[in-house]
Amino acid sequence: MTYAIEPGYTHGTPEKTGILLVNLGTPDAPTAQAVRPYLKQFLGDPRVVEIPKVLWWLILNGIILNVRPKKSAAKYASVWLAEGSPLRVYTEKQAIMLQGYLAERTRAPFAVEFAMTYGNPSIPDALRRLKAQNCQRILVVPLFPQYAASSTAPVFDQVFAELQKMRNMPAIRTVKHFHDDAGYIKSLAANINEYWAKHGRPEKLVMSFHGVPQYTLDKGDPYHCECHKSGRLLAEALGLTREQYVVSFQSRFGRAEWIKPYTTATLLELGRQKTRRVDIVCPGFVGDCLETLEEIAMEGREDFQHAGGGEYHYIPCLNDRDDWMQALTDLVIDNLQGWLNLPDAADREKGRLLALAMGAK
Ligand SMILES: C=CC1=C(C)c2cc3[nH]c(cc4nc(cc5[nH]c(cc1n2)c(C)c5CCC(=O)O)C(CCC(=O)O)=C4C)c(C)c3C=C
Ligand SMILES: [Fe+2]
Ligand SMILES: [Fe+2]
Repeated sequence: MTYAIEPGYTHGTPEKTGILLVNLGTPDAPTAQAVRPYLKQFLGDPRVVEIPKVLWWLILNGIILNVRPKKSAAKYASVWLAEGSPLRVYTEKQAIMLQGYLAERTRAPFAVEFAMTYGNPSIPDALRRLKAQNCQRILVVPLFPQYAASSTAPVFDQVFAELQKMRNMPAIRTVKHFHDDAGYIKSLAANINEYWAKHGRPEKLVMSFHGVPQYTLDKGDPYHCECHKSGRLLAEALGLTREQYVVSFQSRFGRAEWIKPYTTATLLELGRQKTRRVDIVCPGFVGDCLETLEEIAMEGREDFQHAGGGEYHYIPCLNDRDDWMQALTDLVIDNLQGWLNLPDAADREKGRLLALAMGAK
């Protein structure tokens, strides 16, 4: 084993703290040729599909990678933005904004990079860029509020695998999850309340989270539990009764049983019950992507209305909302305590109250 040659260094180069924001991944273009290698990398990760290697290799290479890229590409094409894939566009915006908010709120030198677990920009490339900026301390923030062995863990797997190749390893901290973070819940609630102030309220709010196979829950993945906790906290923040909302799980892949209730089945049932209006929100995604813009905003509407439902409103994800970006900045600052002398949440609140008492706005 030879270890990577370190980027050039001169004594006195100031150190920066690196922040690595990571989302799931997306193809480079909405074409079958671009979707295929992305799906191959994604679905070839044993964290994502846990069936015996040889059997899965045959199914993936023999069937899935011959059929799915074309179908998925057509779906991607229906949501593609002028600047690229929505997931990449929003993640990049979040990284740029976080860099600005950190500069505004602290005097410490930061470098923020974003990466995708699958596809581009890759985690190894983003780590190289942070090292090139002399980041000796790196905070890794997977943009998944709820921890899952199939979304969060692969981020850490890749970061640690990259570290194993390094001669001069940076110190690493990780944010495991933020499913019950007060700022995250508050910005979700504000997003929904603002939507309702403009468009009125639904008979039922559907909170749709990405699904995972049932066997992962049986084997101890905390994901299902964390989704329900986020759902409950969000409902409390919105002042909803148990009858006014439902938590469901979308994006089932393959034939195995996934955690229930499925979003599709929930929307069909609400349609059959002639629900006058359903609003649907995806709190497990902090940026809009294929799974929200196509599967939920488009396919979900068809399912609900064909089954007899009335109005259907998709409420967008947090994307580049100011309150969410402030919440993410808080989360980062809180996770840097001890590395940097930054005011913690209690100090910040004291400072805010003091400023208020002194008549500041
Ligand atoms: C929010 C966290 C996510 C979990 C948990 C997750 C698990 C998971 N996903 C698949 C299969 C697919 N997911 C796909 C897209 C996709 N998944 C997430 C997030 C989670 N997935 C996001 C943000 C996206 C959108 C990507 C984008 O480019 O916008 C896809 C690809 C699209 C398609 O072909 O339908 C697949 C496939 C599994 C099997 C799984 C858990 C085992
Ligand atoms: Fe997924
Ligand atoms: Fe999907």
